[in-house]
Amino acid sequence: MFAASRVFGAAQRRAFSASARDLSKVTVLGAAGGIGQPLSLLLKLNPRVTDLALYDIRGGPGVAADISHINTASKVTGYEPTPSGLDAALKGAEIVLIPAGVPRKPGMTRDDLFNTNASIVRDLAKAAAKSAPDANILVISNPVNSTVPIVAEIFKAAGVYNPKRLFGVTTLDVVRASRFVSEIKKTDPADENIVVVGGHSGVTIVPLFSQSSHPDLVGDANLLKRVQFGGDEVVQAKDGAGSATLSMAMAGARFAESLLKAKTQSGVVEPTFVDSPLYKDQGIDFFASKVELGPNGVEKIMDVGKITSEEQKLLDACLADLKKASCSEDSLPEHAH
Ligand SMILES: NC(=O)c1ccc[n+]([C@@H]2O[C@H](COP(=O)([O-])OP(=O)(O)OC[C@H]3O[C@@H](n4cnc5c(N)ncnc54)[C@H](O)[C@@H]3O)[C@@H](O)[C@H]2O)c1
Ligand SMILES: O=C(O)C[C@H](O)C(=O)O
Repeated sequence: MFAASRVFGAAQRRAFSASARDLSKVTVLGAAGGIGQPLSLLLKLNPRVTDLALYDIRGGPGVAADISHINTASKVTGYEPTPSGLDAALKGAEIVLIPAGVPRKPGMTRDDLFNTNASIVRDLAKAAAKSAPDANILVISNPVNSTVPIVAEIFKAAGVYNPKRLFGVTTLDVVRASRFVSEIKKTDPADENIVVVGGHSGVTIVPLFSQSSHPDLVGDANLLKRVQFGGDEVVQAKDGAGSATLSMAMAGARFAESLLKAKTQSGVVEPTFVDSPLYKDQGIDFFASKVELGPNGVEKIMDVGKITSEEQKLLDACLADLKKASCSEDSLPEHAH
């Protein structure tokens, strides 16, 4: 029989069950979706998660009932799509993951999702600001480059904004770049951890191969295209059935695990899209770079580091695009506020 403990290892699971497990409530908003369901499954298998709250506008309780039968120690609760259900799902959450929203269809850009997803993220952010003001908010919903600033604005308006607790999940870009490199170099994917900076759309996705063990890959146009447009590759292949879900669920679960691990371990570093000082002088408030995580969320934001002239050109294009996005945020449609 498949034992869930074999996924995380019985020894690791026992280590958590033996020690006084501090409570780690993780909430998924959009838990019944293409990302939400596998993400919730992976969180259920994570021994650091003690309480898993699953909320969606349809199907939350069903997914929770299913996942609750998995033989790991965490408590799983599904919540009804009501204001009180949302409040209860959020109350006491240490981490709130937000994959709620619609995905792309072929021919669409992530920005084409803005009008629909901005409202969804705005309303969920309002609820989180009220019911989980101190939680780490992990935004998955696209367009991440714009939905993260919306969450910031909502938390600021509620007087509870903490920039150290707000993350745009760009981990899938790191996962993709690392796997693509291991395929080219025929290395163990576990040995590849490519740094990807910028944002999460097209030219804002900037992999830094010069900082990997394969600097010769700087200038590999096909590899760069696959990393910057990996999302489009999946949208095309799914042919109208949506966008990346399973690989995103893994990436989201990896980032949540890093945050939980960082509560007790130092040196946990992940590239992520945060409220960053790096390019504020250029009018760019949010940027993905390597961030050291800790018990307070963002402990240290690292700068881009030494890059080649070719990578600088990619970064310049990224910054120009992010600046355009931040200018358009200044004129956000009313409903996005
Ligand atoms: N950050 C990334 O790297 C990344 C990767 C893949 C997908 N995405 C984005 O994630 C989002 C979700 O993608 P998906 O494939 O899971 O879509 P999906 O349509 O399969 O699932 C979305 C879920 O959100 C739920 N939902 C909608 N409005 C809600 C609300 N107000 N409250 C709670 N739940 C609500 C829906 O009922 C659905 O279950 C999309 O915006 C997609 O573009 C981001
Ligand atoms: O490409 C998409 O629309 C989904 C996501 O942002 C991805 O990178 O897979």
